[in-house]
Amino acid sequence: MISVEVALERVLAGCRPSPAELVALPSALGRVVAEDVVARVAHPPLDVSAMDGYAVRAADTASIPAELTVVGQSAAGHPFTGEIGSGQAVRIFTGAPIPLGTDAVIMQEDTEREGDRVRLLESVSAGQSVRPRGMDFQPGQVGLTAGTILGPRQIALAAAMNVPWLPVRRRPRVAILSTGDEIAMPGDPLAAAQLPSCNGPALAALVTALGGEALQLGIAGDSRDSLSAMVAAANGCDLLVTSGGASVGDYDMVQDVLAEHGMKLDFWKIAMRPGKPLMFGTLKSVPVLGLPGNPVSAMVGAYVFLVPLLRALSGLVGGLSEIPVRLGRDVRANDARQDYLRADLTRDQDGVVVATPHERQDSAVVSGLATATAFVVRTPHAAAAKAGEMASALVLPDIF
Ligand SMILES: Nc1nc2c(c(=O)[nH]1)N[C@H]1C(S)=C(S)[C@@H](COP(=O)(O)OP(=O)(O)OC[C@H]3O[C@@H](n4cnc5c(N)ncnc54)[C@H](O)[C@@H]3O)O[C@H]1N2
Ligand code: MOO
Repeated sequence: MISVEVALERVLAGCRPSPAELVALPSALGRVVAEDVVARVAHPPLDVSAMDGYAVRAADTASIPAELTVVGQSAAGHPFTGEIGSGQAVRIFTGAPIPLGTDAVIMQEDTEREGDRVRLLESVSAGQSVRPRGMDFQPGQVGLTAGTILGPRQIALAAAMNVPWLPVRRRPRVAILSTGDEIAMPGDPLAAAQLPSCNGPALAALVTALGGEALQLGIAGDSRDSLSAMVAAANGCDLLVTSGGASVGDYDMVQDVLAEHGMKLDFWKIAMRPGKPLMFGTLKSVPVLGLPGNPVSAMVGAYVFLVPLLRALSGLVGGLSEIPVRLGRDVRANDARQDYLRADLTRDQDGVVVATPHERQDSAVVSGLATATAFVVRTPHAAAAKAGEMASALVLPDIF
């Protein structure tokens, strides 16, 4: 059995980011920038006012109170077209271009207006309340770098740069295959020994949350023909994820059938719990992640391997973040497998994050999986630890 660390290295070794595609800004949310994006305009486009007030020559305000003649107005989108001389001012509004001849703006509250005269109660220095052209960015300047995840704030910047289409990584297309005669689609009529598939929907949701396009191929029965037909349907995907049929039982034939289709096996079985019978291979250059059937094992395998794999396909590096935590209960000495204990995160009085592992860690307990907010990670052969001691935990976000 290989370690989680080595397994992860091997899973990511051959992974290349998906090709780039252009998407319109409204569709860019959550996508990953594929190449640096440069500004097409300056921001602001001209020297503009940061205040409602009067555009003046700072030199005219050296001794106050001073009185100037208002010779016109500059509003946002409607600049003053003349040039002003000494002793003159222009009524100006926020965002309006600074008139030629002026170099500062005095805010309205520091003035008194009477007809075409304005009395200045404060002096201003050159450049005061003026936003110079290109203060934010200049044309040609890189605004968004490759690898940036596009949220509302980054979309604001793209729009300000006058870039309506963005080069982003194509969404990784992930085919998901559940297996097992006992598994049915949720909502389908259930025969006596059947149970609904939770792995397919959960994996599809995780893929979607990570910006991928999930295709549930369905549920293959425990026969070579059924599995083989469904594996064939995966053609065209960027990644194939299977769940179940990964162990050593008579009906665990996923690996064999994939091999018949030409999959080159990289590894099978990892020193981790849950998730030991996890498999990884490559089918016609498409990575194949074979997760165990137990729902918790499948999801732990997905958080540990599928998350970084999908991120890599999107041009991102790394997986879930691991944080130091204080243990909320005693834990036993560990054996040779790296343990992932479902746990609840809270904070103690000092603000330190506390992770309390659930009492029940059976890999078929889905209810605890749903409420857990972290996996406490216990490295192989870790010594027993008492409540209050420090440990490490993977934080489980649901929306990325
Ligand atoms: N002799 C051994 N037996 C087992 C070993 C072992 O090393 N030697 N490993 C155990 C471990 S660890 C795990 S994990 C499981 C993994 O088994 P499989 O990947 O072959 O999974 P299945 O047998 O198909 O199913 C296991 C369990 O999970 C349920 N299941 C499967 N798919 C789904 C689904 N889509 N949604 C909900 N539940 C699902 C299935 O009904 C079984 O109860 O093997 C151990 N055995
Ligand atoms: O590793 Mo299996 O994943 O115990 O449940």
